[in-house]
Amino acid sequence: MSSSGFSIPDATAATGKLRVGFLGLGIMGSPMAQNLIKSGYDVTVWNRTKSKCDPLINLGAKYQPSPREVAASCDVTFAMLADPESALNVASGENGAASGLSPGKGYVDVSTVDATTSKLISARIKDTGALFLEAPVSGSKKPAEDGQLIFLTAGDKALYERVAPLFDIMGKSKFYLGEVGNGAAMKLVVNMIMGSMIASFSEGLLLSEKVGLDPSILVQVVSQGAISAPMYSLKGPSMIQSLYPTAFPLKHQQKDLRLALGLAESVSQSTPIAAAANELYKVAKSHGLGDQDFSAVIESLKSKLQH
Ligand SMILES: NC(=O)C1=CN([C@@H]2O[C@H](COP(=O)(O)OP(=O)(O)OC[C@H]3O[C@@H](n4cnc5c(N)ncnc54)[C@H](OP(=O)(O)O)[C@@H]3O)[C@@H](O)[C@H]2O)C=CC1
Ligand SMILES: O=CCCC(=O)O
Repeated sequence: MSSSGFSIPDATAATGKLRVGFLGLGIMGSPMAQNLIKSGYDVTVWNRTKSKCDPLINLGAKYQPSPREVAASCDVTFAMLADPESALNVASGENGAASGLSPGKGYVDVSTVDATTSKLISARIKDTGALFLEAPVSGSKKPAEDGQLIFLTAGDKALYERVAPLFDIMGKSKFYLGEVGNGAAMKLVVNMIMGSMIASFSEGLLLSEKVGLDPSILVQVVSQGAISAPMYSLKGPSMIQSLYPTAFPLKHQQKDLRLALGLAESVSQSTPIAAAANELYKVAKSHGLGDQDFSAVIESLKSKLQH
C-alpha cells in the first residue's frame, strides 16, 4: 500500500493505467464512460437497465451484472445516478459497490445529491477501507460528450490526485473543495441559480410575446448584453417553438431545487426566488414534463397550465 493509501494492483501496474468501473449510464454517465474508453482505459460498466451498456460494450467496455462485481474488479469506480436514493442504494444497498470494495480501491460519486447523503455514502465506502471522493459535475449533455465538464470535488485528496487524469479526460476543469459535503453543496448552489435563471428567462420570453414583441429578437438582445448566458442562446430558440429536447431532465432540476432549498433551510438562509422557481418546476413535473428538458418549465407559466 502506498503512503497515500492507494495501492496499485499488479494488473494496473503492468499497464500503468487504472481499471475503472462506471455505474449509471444515463444522459451523463454514458458519454463520460465513453470518453474514458476512447482514451484507452480498461472500463467495466453496469446500469440498472442493461441495454444501455451495449453501446459501451461495443466500444470495448467490460460488463459486470452488479455494482458489487464492478467494484470488486476495478481499482476506481465512478457512479452517476439520478438522485440521493439511487446513489445511496447503488453505493451500499444489496449487491452495492461497497460490498466489492476493499483497502486500496476508490469510489467517486459524480451524482448530484445532498450533503447528508454524500456523507452517508462516504461513511459506508470508507468502512470498507476504500477511499471516497464526491465529484458532482457542472455542464450538461454536450459538455459531457465533449469532455468539457467542471468537477466539484471533495473528500480523500489522495484519490483526487489519483483520478485527476480521468477528470482531465472527462472535463475542462476541477475544483478540490475539502470536506465531503462541500462538493454537493457547491453543485446545489450552482443549480439553484441556474433553475431560477431559466424560470426568469421563461417569464421574459412569454411577456415579450404577450406585448407583441418577437421573442427571437429578445434572445438576440439578451445574448449581446450584460445578462448574456450560453444557456439562453442555446435553449431560447427551442423554447420559443415549445420544443424541449432533453439535455438536463426537468425532474432532476426540480430535485436539485428541492435539495438546495433544504440546504438553505439548514442554515436559515432566505431563498424566496428559488422557492418560487421550484413551484414552477413542480407544476411542470405534475403535468408530465419531468422527462423533458428543464427548459420546459416555461410551460408552467402558460395559461393552459395556470389553472
Ligand atoms: N443531464 C445533465 O445535464 C446533468 C445531470 N447531472 C446529474 O447527474 C445525475 C445523472 O443525470 P442524467 O444522466 O441526466 O440522468 P438520467 O436520468 O439520464 O440517468 C439516471 C441514471 O440513474 C440510474 N437510476 C435511476 N434510478 C435508479 C435506481 N433506483 N437504481 C439504479 N439506478 C438508477 C438510471 O438507470 P436506468 O438507465 O436503468 O434508468 C441512469 O443510469 C443526476 O444526479 C443529475 O442531477 C449533473 C450534471 C448535468
Ligand atoms: O446538473 C445539471 C446542470 C446542467 C448544466 O450545468 O448545464
